[in-house]
Amino acid sequence: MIWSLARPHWARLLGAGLLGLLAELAGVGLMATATWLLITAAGQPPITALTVAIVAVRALAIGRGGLRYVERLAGHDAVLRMITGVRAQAFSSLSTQPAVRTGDALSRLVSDVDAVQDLVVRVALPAASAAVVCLIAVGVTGLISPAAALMLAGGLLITGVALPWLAARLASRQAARLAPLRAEMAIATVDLAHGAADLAAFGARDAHAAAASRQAAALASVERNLSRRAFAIDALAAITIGATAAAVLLAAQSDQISGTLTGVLTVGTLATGEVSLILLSAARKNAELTTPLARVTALIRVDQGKTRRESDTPDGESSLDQRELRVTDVSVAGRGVSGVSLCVRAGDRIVVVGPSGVGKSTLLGVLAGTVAPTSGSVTWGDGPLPSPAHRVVGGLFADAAVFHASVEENLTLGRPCTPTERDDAARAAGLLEWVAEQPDGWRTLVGEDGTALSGGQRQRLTLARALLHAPPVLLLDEPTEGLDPAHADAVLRSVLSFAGDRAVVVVTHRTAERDSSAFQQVLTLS
Ligand SMILES: Nc1ncnc2c1ncn2[C@@H]1O[C@H](COP(=O)(O)OP(=O)(O)OP(=O)(O)O)[C@@H](O)[C@H]1O
Repeated sequence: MIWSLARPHWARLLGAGLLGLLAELAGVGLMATATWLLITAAGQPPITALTVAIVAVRALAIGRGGLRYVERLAGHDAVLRMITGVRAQAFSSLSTQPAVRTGDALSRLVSDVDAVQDLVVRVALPAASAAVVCLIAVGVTGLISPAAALMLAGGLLITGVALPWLAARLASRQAARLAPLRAEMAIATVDLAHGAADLAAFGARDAHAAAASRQAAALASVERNLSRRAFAIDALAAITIGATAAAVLLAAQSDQISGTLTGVLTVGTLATGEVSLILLSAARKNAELTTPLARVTALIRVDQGKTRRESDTPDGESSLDQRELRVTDVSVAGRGVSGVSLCVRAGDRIVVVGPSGVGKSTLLGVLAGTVAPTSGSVTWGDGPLPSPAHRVVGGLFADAAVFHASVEENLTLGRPCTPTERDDAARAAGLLEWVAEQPDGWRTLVGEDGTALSGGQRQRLTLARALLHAPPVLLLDEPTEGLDPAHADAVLRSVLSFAGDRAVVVVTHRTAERDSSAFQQVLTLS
C-alpha cells in the first residue's frame, strides 16, 4: 500500500539510492586509499609515485561530502513528494471518520505520517546502499585474499544480519512496552494543559501533576532499561568490527599478501564494518515503524473505501422531494435508543424530547448515519442511507467543533458560497449583528476551540454553519442552548423559516420549543 504510493517517484528514489551508494563507496575508498598512501609514503618513495593517490584521497574526501549532500537532497525531494499523497489521503480519511479527540491519537496521527518518510530515508535507501557496499567490499577483498574475504563476510554477517535481527526484535519489544506508557503520558499532558484552569480552581493541579510525574518516571525507567540492552548490542557490533579487522589481518598474512595491501584490507574492513552499522540502525528504525505504518496503511485503506462509496452517491439522489428518511424499530444497545420509529419527509418539523441521557443525541447520530444501530433499519427512499450521508442529512450536533480560524472560515469550512448566502445563514442564527459589531468583522479570530467567543456566540456560529451547509434533512441538537429565552425563541423562529422546504428535526430540553406550534410532531423518548 505504502510502496504503491512510491511508484510514481521510483526514478527519483533510485537516483537517491545510487547517490547514497556512491557516497558510501567513496567513504570506504577514501579509507583504503589513505591507508595505502600512508604506508607507501613511510617508505619515502619519489613524490611522483604518490601523486595519483594524493589526488584520489582529495577527490574522494570532497566527493563523499558532495555526494552525501546531493543524496540527502534527492532522497528528501522524492520522499516529500511521496508523502504529500499520503498526507492528502490520511487527512481525507480523517474527515470522514468520527472525531479523534485524545491527545495521544492526535499526536500519533501526525507522527504516523512522518513514519512513511522515515521508512524511505532512514530505512530503505540507507539499508540498500549499505548492503551493496558490503557485498562489493567482500568481492574486492576476495580478489586480493580469499581467506580475508571469508573473515570479512563472517564479520559482516554478524554486524549486518545477526545483530540487526536481534536489535529489531528488541526494538519491537521496546515499542510494545513503551507505546501504552507514552500514550498515557500524552493523555496526562494534554489533560494538564487543557484542564489547567479547572484543576487549579478545584485545587487538583498538584495531584494531577504528581501523577503525571510518576508516569514520566515509570516511562523513563523502562526506557533506561531497554536502552541498556540496545547499547550492549552496539558494543557487540563495535567489538565484532575490531575482531573482524584483526581476523582479516591474520588471514591476509596467511595468504602472504604484501604488507601494504594487508594494511589496506584491514582498514578497509574497519570502514566497511562502519557501513554495516547502518543496517543495524535501519533494522531498529524499521521495527519502530511497523505499528505507525500499519496505522497509516489502515487509514488510507479506509479512505479509499469511503471515497469509492462517496462517489456512488450522485447529487441527484440528495433531494427529499421524492424520498423520505425512515427509521424503523431502531435500537442502539447501551445508548438508550430502543425500538424507535420515525419518518421524515420534506417540510416536516419534528421535535425530539426526553430526559437527559435517554438517547436523543444518539438518535440524531443514527439519522445522520454516524451511529450504527444494533437493530432496526435506516432507509433513504427505497435504499439504504448513503455513506457518507452529509449530502442528504446533517446539521448541528452536540459538541460541534470550532476551529482556530476566522469567523468566516469557521462558517464556510472552505465551501464556496456567496456573501449573501453567508449573511443569510448568519442572520438566521442571530450571528450577523455580532459580526457587524466586530472591528475585524468576518475576519475576527475565534481562538483555539472558540475560546475567544462567549457560549452563546459559539452556539450561534455553529448553528449558522449548520444552516449554511443545510442538506434536505436538517438535524439540530439543542440549537438554542446557551441563549437567553427571548433570543432563543427568535432564533428558533428564524431558523425554521430559513429551513423552508427542508425537513427539520430538533432535539431540545426547552418546554417552549416542545410546545411550540411550529412543530407538527413531538417524539418523546423515555
Ligand atoms: N460515544 C458514546 N459512546 C458510548 N456511549 C455513549 C456515547 N455517547 C453517549 N453515550 C451514552 O448513551 C446514552 C445516551 O446519550 P445521548 O447523548 O444520546 O443522550 P441525550 O438524551 O442526548 O442526553 P442529553 O439530553 O443529556 O444531551 C447515555 O447513557 C450516554 O452515556
